[in-house]
Amino acid sequence: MIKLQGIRKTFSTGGKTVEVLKGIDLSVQKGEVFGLIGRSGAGKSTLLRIINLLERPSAGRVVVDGVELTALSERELRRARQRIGMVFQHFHLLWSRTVRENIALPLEIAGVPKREIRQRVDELVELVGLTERADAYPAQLSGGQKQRVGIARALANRPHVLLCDEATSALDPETTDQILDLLRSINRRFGLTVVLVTHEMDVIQAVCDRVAVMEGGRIVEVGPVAEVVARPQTETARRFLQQGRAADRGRILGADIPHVGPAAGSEGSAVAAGSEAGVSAAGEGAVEVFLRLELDGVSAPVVETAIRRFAADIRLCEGSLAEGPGGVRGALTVRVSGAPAVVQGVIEYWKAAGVAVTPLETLAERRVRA
Ligand SMILES: Nc1ncnc2c1ncn2[C@@H]1O[C@H](COP(=O)(O)OP(=O)(O)OP(=O)(O)O)[C@@H](O)[C@H]1O
Repeated sequence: MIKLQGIRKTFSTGGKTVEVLKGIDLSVQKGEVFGLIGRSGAGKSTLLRIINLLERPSAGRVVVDGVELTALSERELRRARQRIGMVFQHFHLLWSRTVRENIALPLEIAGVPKREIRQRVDELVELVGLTERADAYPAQLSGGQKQRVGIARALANRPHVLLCDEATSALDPETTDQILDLLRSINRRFGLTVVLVTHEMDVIQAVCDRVAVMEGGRIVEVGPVAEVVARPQTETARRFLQQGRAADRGRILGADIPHVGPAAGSEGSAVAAGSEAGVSAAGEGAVEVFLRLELDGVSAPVVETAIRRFAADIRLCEGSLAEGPGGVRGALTVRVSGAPAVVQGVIEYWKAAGVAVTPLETLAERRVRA
C-alpha cells in the first residue's frame, strides 16, 4: 500500500545543511496500523509528511496505492492527496467554522455537490460520535472532541490511508484511549491503512500491528509490535520499552530529569496537604514531589496506571499494600518528578481515583529548615 524507497531528506537553514532522513526503505501493508516511534528529532514527522509529499524527499521514491507520488505533477498530486487523510497533534481546525463546516471543508475543496456534502458530513459526525455537537465551534469543544473533528475531516474524502502525527499527544490519558479506540475501529471497519507517529510506546502497543523504531534519521528496527516488545534488537527500542509512556515524554522530549532529593527508601515528614511543600526543583522546568498515598478501598491499580499514562518519573520509596474484598488497603510513599503541569495531573488523577494524597517534605527542604 505504501512503499518508501531510498528516502533522504536534507534541510538547509541559515547556510547549514542537515540530513534528517538518511536512506529509508519501508513498506506498509494495506489495512495495517503502522507506528513510527523515536526520540524527538529522529525524523518521524518528516517521514510521515513525505508519505503525502507535504514534504518532498531530497531523494527516493514514494508509492501509495500503486501510484508513484514522487513522479506526479502538482495537479495530479493534489488529486492523489485526497486519498490520504491527515490528523495533527493540534487539530488544525478553523475556529470560525462549526464542527459540521470544518468537516465539510475538504469536500468543498474537492468540488463535491452541496447535497452530497450534507449527507457525508452527517455520516461522519455520527461516526466520530459528535452528532450532538455538530453545530458547535471548536472553542466550545474539549480536546478529544476537537480531535474527533480532525479525524472526521481527514476521513471526508474516503481516504485509503490515514496519517496521524502525534494525534493523541495533546490529550489526557483517558481521552487518548478513546481516540485510539476510534482510530482502531475506523481501521477495522473501513480497512483503512493507518500510519501514526508517536513517542509513546503505550500508543504503539494499544493500536499498532507493526512498528518502526527511528533514530537519527534511520529506521533501526522494524517488526510486529509483539515481536519488538518481546525481543527488542536495539538499545533505542529497549529504552522505549523500559521507560514506557511516562518517561518517554520527559526524557525523549529532552527534559532530562536528574535524580535529586532523598534516595529510594528514605522518607519525609508529612506536611499540610495542598501547600507548596513537598515540591522541589528537579532540573530545568521539572519539579519533584514526595507524596504519601493512602489507598484504602481503591480498586484500580492507580500507581501502575499513572506510571504508564503520565509523562512523569514515578518511583516507589516505601510502603505496603494488602488486597481485601473492598479493594486495596495501605499507604505508599512515592516520588514523582516531571513538568509541573504533569506532576499536578498525576496528583489530580490519584485524587479523582479516591486516593488520599499528602505531599511530604523533601530532604532539601528539611536541610534548609534545620
Ligand atoms: N522545515 C525544516 N527546516 C529545517 N529543519 C527541519 C525542518 N523540519 C524538521 N527539521 C529538522 O529535522 C529534524 C527531524 O525533525 P522531525 O520533526 O521529523 O522529528 P521528529 O522525530 O518528528 O521529532 P518530534 O517528535 O520532536 O516532532 C529535526 O532536527 C528538525 O529540527
